[in-house]
Order: sequence, then structure tokens, then C-alpha cells
Amino acid sequence: MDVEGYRTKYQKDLEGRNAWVDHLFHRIWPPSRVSYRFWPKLPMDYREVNEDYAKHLKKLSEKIMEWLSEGLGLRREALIEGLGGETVEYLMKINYYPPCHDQDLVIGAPDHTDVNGITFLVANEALGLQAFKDNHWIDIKYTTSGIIVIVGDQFHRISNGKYMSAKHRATMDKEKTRISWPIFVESSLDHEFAPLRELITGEDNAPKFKPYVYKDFKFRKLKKLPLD
Ligand SMILES: O=C(O)CCC(=O)C(=O)O
Ligand SMILES: [Fe+2]
Repeated sequence: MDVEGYRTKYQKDLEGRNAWVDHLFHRIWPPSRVSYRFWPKLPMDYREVNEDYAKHLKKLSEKIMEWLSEGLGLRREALIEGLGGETVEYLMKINYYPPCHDQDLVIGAPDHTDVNGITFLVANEALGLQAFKDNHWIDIKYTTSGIIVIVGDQFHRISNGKYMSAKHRATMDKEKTRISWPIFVESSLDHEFAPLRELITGEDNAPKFKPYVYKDFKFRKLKKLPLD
């Protein structure tokens, strides 16, 4: 179930298009869960820059999780605690999509929702990320001054369905290589998560999802097994 390291992934999407991407996964937080053997040795400052990025990203992520908790009318710590508090992990992924001329046959990442709590993504200037809204695929604009925030399945469930996990996909560019760097904020594999108890009040608010140990949830989702 552990995903760290390099991989080339081939898949078919629903329309039968081939999907391929090379990616690297490595954890960036907490320090006790970081294995530097999965981190690239070059460029020389990779480790320093990424350690710095991890600290900033953790701060930003905690702020946003606090706001999302307040948005549910809960204590600021509620969602972070639901994900596991101090044991929450930050998993870096680097996606590499080579240029591709035949957009009808090939897609970078087929449509999906992220399995984790919340994702923070930056990408290079080659466009490709699309979000599904009102029955359409919408291109996500390139930005150098912002970060893309994607709600994942864990927050969908922890919020008892109040926050929707966002369906998205990545297409490939005809001429440019596309690289994206999502960071997945997720429970540690042994953490059990469930709809927050504070949200289960009265009969109208029965839990919509059963509790899951994250490793079982992740396994079932990645193997496309039924979850409910
Ligand atoms: O490359 C992208 O912009 C999206 C990648 C993605 O959704 C993922 O790796 O989960
Ligand atoms: Fe994703």
C-alpha cells in the first residue's frame, strides 16, 4: 500500500483513452515519516527547498483546514483532528506528462477524485488540469501566484458529505511537457476516520459514511472496490 518511489502508470479512462504518466511519490511531513532515499539527489538544493516548502505548505494547509472547519460551524481544529491531528502526513507527488499530439487517444490522468483529505497543487505553464463542474470540464488557469486546492474523499466523508470531493483530470499538451506537483494531505495509514461526531446531531444528520482505517480505504479506492 505504500506508494513512495518512481512509477510509470498506464490506465484506460472511461472513453477508452490510454492514460500514461510518470510519477514520483515521497513524503515531506512529518519528519519521522520522511525517507530521503526516495528524494531526488539532484538538483543539489532539492532537499533544502522541499523541506522549506513542506513547512510553508503545512502552515497554509492548516489555515485552510481551520477555515473549512469554521465553514461547517465547528471548532477550528475539527477537520485536522478528524484526519489524525499530529499524525497527518503530507505526500508529495511529481507528475511528468510528455507532449502528446493525439488528445483523443491519450489523457494524462483519467477523471478521479483524490482519496486523501485535501490536495495542494502547483503546475508548470503547460495547461492540462480540468475540473468537472455543472456537467462540463473546465480548464484550470495557470497561475504563478496561487495554489490549487482540491477537496478529496476523506474530507467528503469526514464532513459527512457537506464538502464534495472535486472530480478532476489532467490532459496532455500537444507541444509542451507538463509537470505538476500535488501534495496530498492525508491520514497515516493506521488512522481511522469517520464523519465528525459534532456533525451527527439529530435524526436528519445520521452518518452517511462508515468509519474506515485509512489503509483499507485507500486500498479499496485504488483497486476500485466498493466502498460503502
Ligand atoms: O496533473 C494534474 O494537474 C493533476 C494530477 C492529479 O490529479 C493527481 O495526481 O491526483
Ligand atoms: Fe488528483
